[in-house]
Amino acid sequence: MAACMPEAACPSSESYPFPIPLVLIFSVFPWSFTLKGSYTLLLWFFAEGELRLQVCSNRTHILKLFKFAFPNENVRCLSTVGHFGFECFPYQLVNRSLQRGFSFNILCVGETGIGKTTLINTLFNTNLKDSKSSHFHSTVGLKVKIYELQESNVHLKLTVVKTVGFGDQINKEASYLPVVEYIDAQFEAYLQEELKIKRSFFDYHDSRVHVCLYFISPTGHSLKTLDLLTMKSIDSKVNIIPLIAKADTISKSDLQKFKSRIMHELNSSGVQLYQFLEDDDAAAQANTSTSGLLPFAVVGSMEEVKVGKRMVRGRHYPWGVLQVENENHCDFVKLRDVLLCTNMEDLKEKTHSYHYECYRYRKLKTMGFTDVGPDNKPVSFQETYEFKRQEFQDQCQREEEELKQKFMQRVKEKETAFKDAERELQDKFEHLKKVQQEEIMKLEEEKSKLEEEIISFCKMKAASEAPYSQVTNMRKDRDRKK
Ligand SMILES: Nc1nc2c(ncn2[C@@H]2O[C@H](COP(=O)(O)OP(=O)(O)OP(=O)(O)O)[C@@H](O)[C@H]2O)c(=O)[nH]1
Repeated sequence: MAACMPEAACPSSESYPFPIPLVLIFSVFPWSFTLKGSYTLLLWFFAEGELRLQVCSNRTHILKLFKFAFPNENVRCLSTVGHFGFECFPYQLVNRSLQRGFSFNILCVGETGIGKTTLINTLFNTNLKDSKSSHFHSTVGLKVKIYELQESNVHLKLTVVKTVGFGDQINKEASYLPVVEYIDAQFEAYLQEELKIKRSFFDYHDSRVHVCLYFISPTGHSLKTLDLLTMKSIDSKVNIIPLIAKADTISKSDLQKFKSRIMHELNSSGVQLYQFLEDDDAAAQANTSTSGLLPFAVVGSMEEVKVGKRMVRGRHYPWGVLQVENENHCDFVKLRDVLLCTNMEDLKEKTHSYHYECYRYRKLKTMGFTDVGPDNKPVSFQETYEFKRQEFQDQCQREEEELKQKFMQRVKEKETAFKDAERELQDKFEHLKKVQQEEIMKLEEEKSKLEEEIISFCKMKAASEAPYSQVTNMRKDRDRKK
């Protein structure tokens, strides 16, 4: 490859300083189809007593050299672009990316009905089917939809996450929490995959949020507390691009004031927004004209409206047509350019190398992992693991001991309680037994008293019945004699 010569340096057949019969070996490589129809001719020849190599990649020159071999050749001559050597690397990347396809994850945060779905549809020029949300959710939720899109031969796996019921509750204090939790959960899933022994990143669906489009209500006043709170809580976790939704509802002068008020509030609250690329020339040029536009005033619409002889995407009003793709009407085109044309890869890169790194750092630190020990010497992962394992085992042992002691203590307490209860029961039993015996004795006494009374009663009865029976007997005798 080092012998390759740029096309301009390839000599014509007339200027070759050697006679053709001196050619010893020649090779013609038909790699041509990938190299825009060019051939490469390697000529090995003797000149001035040494073997030399001459490379010619210009097809016209080759054909001139071998006129005798191709007398009637009437071919279209194309000059080569000349992608040889390691300058071909970017093409490999392009081909691989085209084969694999792209993925992009967008989080849309904004109130119900603020125009999230319409804007995403307009951005990707596709009607991404989605149902409308209700205003009566008791808590904030998130709706995740994955779409497979294709434009020319570029495939895109688009994940759109939208808030549901955001700002609809009376108490909005915790409304931002589900958003924070969702972003963290995606980082956590990626970290878990990274920590696995058998990782499968090839077909892993990386759901980490690459950009958060924050939809601000077009009030014309200022930011709401919920907006500031939410942006402040997620600005270290995701790239935030603020948008003024439904910007067609604000007049041009009000819009400018509204924009500067929002930026002032965000700056004074220390909210970190996504910083557009500045080190790539083309992107930097696109981005410089963009930074002054923040927050982008956007309008979404999937409606085709006739303007003159053209059909344009816009919103039809009694006073005229608002053209979504007209930069004098709104910042939609700017947003689309920075989001999809210039900064998409950077958004993904920042997500991975900054936001995810921060999450990973924080997480591993809370788990006790560190790069350097207290003596400022590097600590290996293995050492930390061993240390943590030992610490964990010690803790387990300590807890086991504590549990055992607690158990013994409770057993003792229960035993004493049972013994006390038993004693109490025994005392009660003895007392009841005594009471019962006394009762029995009392009853026995009463019984004997009653028996005595019965006996005396019977005696009295017999005594009282004796004269009456004598009279009755005498009467019976008299009756018999008669
Ligand atoms: N004036 C104006 N109306 C818009 C704009 N974008 C969307 N709308 C309208 O606002 C309404 C709600 O739009 P959606 O895109 O469904 O809003 P959303 O935020 O996705 O709603 P949910 O998902 O239900 O929370 C629809 O009637 C849209 O036509 C805009 O830029 N300007």
